[in-house]
Amino acid sequence: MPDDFTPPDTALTRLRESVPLVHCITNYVAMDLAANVLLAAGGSPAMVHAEEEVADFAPIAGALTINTGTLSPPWLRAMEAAADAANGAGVPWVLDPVANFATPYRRDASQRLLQRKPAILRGNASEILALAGQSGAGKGADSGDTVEAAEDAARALARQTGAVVAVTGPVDFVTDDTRAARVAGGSDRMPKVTAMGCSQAGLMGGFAAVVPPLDAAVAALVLFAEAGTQGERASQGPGSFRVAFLDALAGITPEELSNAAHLTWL
Ligand SMILES: Nc1ncnc2c1ncn2[C@@H]1O[C@H](COP(=O)(O)OP(=O)(O)OP(=O)(O)O)[C@@H](O)[C@H]1O
Ligand SMILES: Cc1ncsc1CCO
Ligand SMILES: [Mg+2]
Repeated sequence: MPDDFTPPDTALTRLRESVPLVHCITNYVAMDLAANVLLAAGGSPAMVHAEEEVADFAPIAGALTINTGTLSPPWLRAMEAAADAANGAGVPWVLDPVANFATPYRRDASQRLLQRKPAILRGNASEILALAGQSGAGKGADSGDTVEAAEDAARALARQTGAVVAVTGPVDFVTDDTRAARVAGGSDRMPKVTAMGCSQAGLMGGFAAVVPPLDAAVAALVLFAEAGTQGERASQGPGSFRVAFLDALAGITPEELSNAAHLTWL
């Protein structure tokens, strides 16, 4: 573990003590789950995307999260304005470039946002490969590539942009270029529930409001791994898993996180 790293159990305690306001610009599919994930874990979400108000809202939040899932020109203008306002106010922000490999419009939009220097970049393997300029086998919002195949791309993106880069999948990979870790656990029901990744980006925002970016990304990955593991035990399929996952997020104690063996430093 790096010397100055805030472990996930401490990060969770801080999240629940401060209940940070998280400004979320996310897609129509994810809004409900992303808000409920933040509430269950210990944050205060606000879904605010009008271009007329985002620049006033981002500076009063503890963090901003931007997800391009249901992108259109007014949304993209709002995302750019919000990121600029967050940067101006020293508010950390998270980028989730959904399906950026699918169309030139999404590819260009994701690059424009990435140039605005997010503190954390989170995506599935196909999205991270595409951001690094490589072609993969993604299908719409779903990844078609392994996490291992995107690790070099993640390291290169971290080096080039200064962002902490998280690649999610059965075993997640996260790096700030100098440090790297893997997070195992969770459930194979997670990719069967839409917007789990989008919601995780929201949660990374919650943690980024209370701990540094690498520590925040790791805490969100570890909390998802543990809640997924517990949620699988208490569910019968994707529908009951979604409910059990939220219950687990709310019920997990810092002690349970410190005892869970999901995190391996490389
Ligand atoms: N097969 C799996 N086993 C365990 N955990 C998984 C599996 N697939 C995904 N996850 C977990 O699900 C969460 C979301 O990751 P995923 O890669 O599915 O995001 P995504 O493709 O961006 O999702 P979406 O776009 O639907 O929001 C992460 O915490 C990841 O670890
Ligand atoms: C299914 C879907 N389509 C656009 S965004 C989204 C949510 C998962 O990324
Ligand atoms: Mg996604």
